[in-house]
Amino acid sequence: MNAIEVQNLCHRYKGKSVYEDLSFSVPRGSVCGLLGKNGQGKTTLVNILMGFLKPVSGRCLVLGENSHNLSPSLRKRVGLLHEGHQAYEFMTIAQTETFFSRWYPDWNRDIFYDLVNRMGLSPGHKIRQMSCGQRSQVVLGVIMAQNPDLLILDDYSMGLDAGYRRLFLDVLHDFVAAGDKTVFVTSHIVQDLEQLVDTLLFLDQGRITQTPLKDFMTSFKKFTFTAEKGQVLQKDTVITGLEQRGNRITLYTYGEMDDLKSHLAGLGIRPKDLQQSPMSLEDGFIGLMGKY
Ligand SMILES: Nc1ncnc2c1ncn2[C@@H]1O[C@H](COP(=O)(O)OP(=O)(O)OP(=O)(O)O)[C@@H](O)[C@H]1O
Repeated sequence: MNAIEVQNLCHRYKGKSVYEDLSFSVPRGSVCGLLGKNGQGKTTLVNILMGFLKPVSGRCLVLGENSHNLSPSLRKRVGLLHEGHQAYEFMTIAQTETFFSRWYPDWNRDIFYDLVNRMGLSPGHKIRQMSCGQRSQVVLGVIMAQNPDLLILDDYSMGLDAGYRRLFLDVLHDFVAAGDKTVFVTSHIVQDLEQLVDTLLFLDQGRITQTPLKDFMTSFKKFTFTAEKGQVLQKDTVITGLEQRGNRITLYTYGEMDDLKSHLAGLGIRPKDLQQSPMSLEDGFIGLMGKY
């Protein structure tokens, strides 16, 4: 069964299209990363999935229920971290835990305090008197303590330092390993997703491409070489992405080395020191989507 199923989704803001015909599914038990440049519609999609926004047309099922009519009992099974997450500023850490624990049948107090105690703040500390990253840690504690079946994280990284992000990745890893849990995550820190997701969704100009992470990281490739002075390359059917700094070229392609060599020869390019280089997910993201 799919945790999320989106069919022929169309959404516009005041006539301006975000997507016209989006379809994809997220199987239960998978960790799916939604990647897209700023303004491509990631948060809009999360808002539609949670029923906060009604799409122009199309069908979205979340844990089997229609997204714009989710029952309260189903909502309890979905942990949502919204972009720019909010905490009740007037509460203390302990009050936050007590308040939220009442709403969720599977609430796990230990998970909350395990994440929050790392800050070294007392339970009586007010949210108002915390830094942005510390508030994020409290909010993540609240979400993980819900022990949801489906976790939707819209840019969880806000304000978190590298150490806490790593820690949170460990927590997410254990969360998924423990059972039939699904994670749907967006992040601007693309390299984090490389350690976490098994499936990628690339959202670009209203179109979505779905691929297993492993397949993407092996089939998409990064090459580097030095071009002759004054030569300028362009993207084409073989060259999916390109970065050029002076004569130094970084090129992305689904082709093999031999395909690329003959393609470059056909373009009259004589590459010096052509080699395949290790590609991170962030490289691949830029290679596929471009910078701007
Ligand atoms: N309430 C709104 N009214 C009108 N346009 C909107 C509204 N919310 C978002 N948009 C537009 O819809 C598009 C998608 O926005 P959205 O916030 O979903 O993108 P995103 O992929 O989450 O971006 P980011 O990575 O910057 O967070 C953008 O062009 C944005 O300007």
